[in-house]
Amino acid sequence: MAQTQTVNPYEYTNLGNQVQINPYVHTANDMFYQQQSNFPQPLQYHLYAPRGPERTKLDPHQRTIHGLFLPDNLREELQKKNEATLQSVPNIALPVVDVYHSLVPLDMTVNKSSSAFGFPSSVYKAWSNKDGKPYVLRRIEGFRLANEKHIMNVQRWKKILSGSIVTVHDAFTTTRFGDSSIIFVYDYHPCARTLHDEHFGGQSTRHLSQRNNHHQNASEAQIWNYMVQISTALKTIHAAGLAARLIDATKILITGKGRIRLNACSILDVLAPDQHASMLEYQLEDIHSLGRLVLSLACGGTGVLQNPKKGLEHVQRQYSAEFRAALNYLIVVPEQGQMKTIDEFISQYAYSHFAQSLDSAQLANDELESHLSRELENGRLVRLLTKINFIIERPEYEDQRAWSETGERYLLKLFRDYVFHSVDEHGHPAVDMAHVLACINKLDAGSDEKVMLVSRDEQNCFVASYKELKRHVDNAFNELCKPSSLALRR
Ligand SMILES: Nc1ncnc2c1ncn2[C@@H]1O[C@H](COP(=O)(O)OP(=O)(O)OP(=O)(O)O)[C@@H](O)[C@H]1O
Repeated sequence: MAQTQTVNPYEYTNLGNQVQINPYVHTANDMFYQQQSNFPQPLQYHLYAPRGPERTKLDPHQRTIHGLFLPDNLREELQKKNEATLQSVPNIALPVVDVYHSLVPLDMTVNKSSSAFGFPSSVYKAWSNKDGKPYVLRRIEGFRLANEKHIMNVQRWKKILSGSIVTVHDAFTTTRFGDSSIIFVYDYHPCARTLHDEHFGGQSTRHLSQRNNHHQNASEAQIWNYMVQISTALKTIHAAGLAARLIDATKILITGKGRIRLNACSILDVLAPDQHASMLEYQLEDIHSLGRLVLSLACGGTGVLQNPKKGLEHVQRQYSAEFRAALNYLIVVPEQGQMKTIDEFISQYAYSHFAQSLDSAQLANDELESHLSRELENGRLVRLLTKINFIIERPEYEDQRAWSETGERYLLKLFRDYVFHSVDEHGHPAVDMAHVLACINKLDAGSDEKVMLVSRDEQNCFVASYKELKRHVDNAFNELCKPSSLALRR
């Protein structure tokens, strides 16, 4: 049997005369076709050392290295999301459907439940070859579309944009799975968990993206936060003349800390349109479904819906009067001729919690913006370093072998040595991030401060200001970017 050679991409130049692999070569297809053959290497979360004991009472001019980058937990969360987005499953026989390929099942349930839609359903992550982005496909298995008109109901959903709703993109029928299925296409939210898995637990290991079995009962503040977001979603949906028709803990996604979104919208409008009820009745049913969800969350499971009276007694004992009044409004069926609306619920019962939610969203936004502005600084430095690396030690430019070693480019090479290859008085490498950042920032700002650059053989010494060095970088980079004079001559 042929042996598979394991190659470390970082050592590919050491392969001598054997297979030459260049992992950095990109083909035009890479954007659309992720590699299916093997799992990606797990990301090395430890690459940045974790925060050590905090040094308190730093002087105003002192900063720790961690202060220059994203906080560890945010970085790790974003990396996990990237990893989940790129995750693929090798040797899995799933078809290409319409423009979607590289399907990865997100729902690993063996016995598929039909309770939500009346048909078993499966959920896949897939890549679109139209725009190269990941999407979620929800396949309703064994469904035959009786009337083409019904699938048009999705068009109205496509126009709905809300932070509390998973955006609907498309719906189409397919026989690519060997049966007649209908596919609904949604935004993909990496590492999303359902509200059911988070708070009712028990089955969370079913899903690829959810490896822990931890779940916890929701607190009153958390339930208010959910109520605010779901009523915001319902307000948008009802204002568009539609109804959610499915407010269920398994169909609400948690996509970030305290952030939830209504999932699987539009499906029942295609599968079961106009079931002898008016839109107003469906909208009223949305309000009652929200009430049932709140009751289940307050009592820690959907079992309470078998005996709501007992559940309400529990709420009476454990929850505030304000909470009980809101739940009462949602759950109690109005008398004949009376109507309830989500707007009325918001203005009469949830108003103060909307203000609170808005405030905490603003605070979270401020925090993210400050992290973003810090990363912007880092992005600026990376761009400058990239430019420098395009220039220094370039083996050849326009037939000139020594281009990068002569003139002002030579100074840039010495500057690179000064920034990265300094040694201390014992000859040990000076690995000092603060020195690197200070130098690159001064270069970017073009400061008048001067720096002494010494040749590697220590025979020559140059003094240049950061301002001059910055000009050298710009000149050399512009030279690289100009249309090739060789090409013009040919
Ligand atoms: N839009 C989405 N983005 C990211 N992940 C999603 C999305 N929709 C669903 N998922 C993932 O797929 C999993 C399965 O979703 P599904 O709606 O089938 O939930 P379920 O709990 O399995 O419900 P059911 O019991 O009806 O099958 C979810 O737990 C979630 O991790």
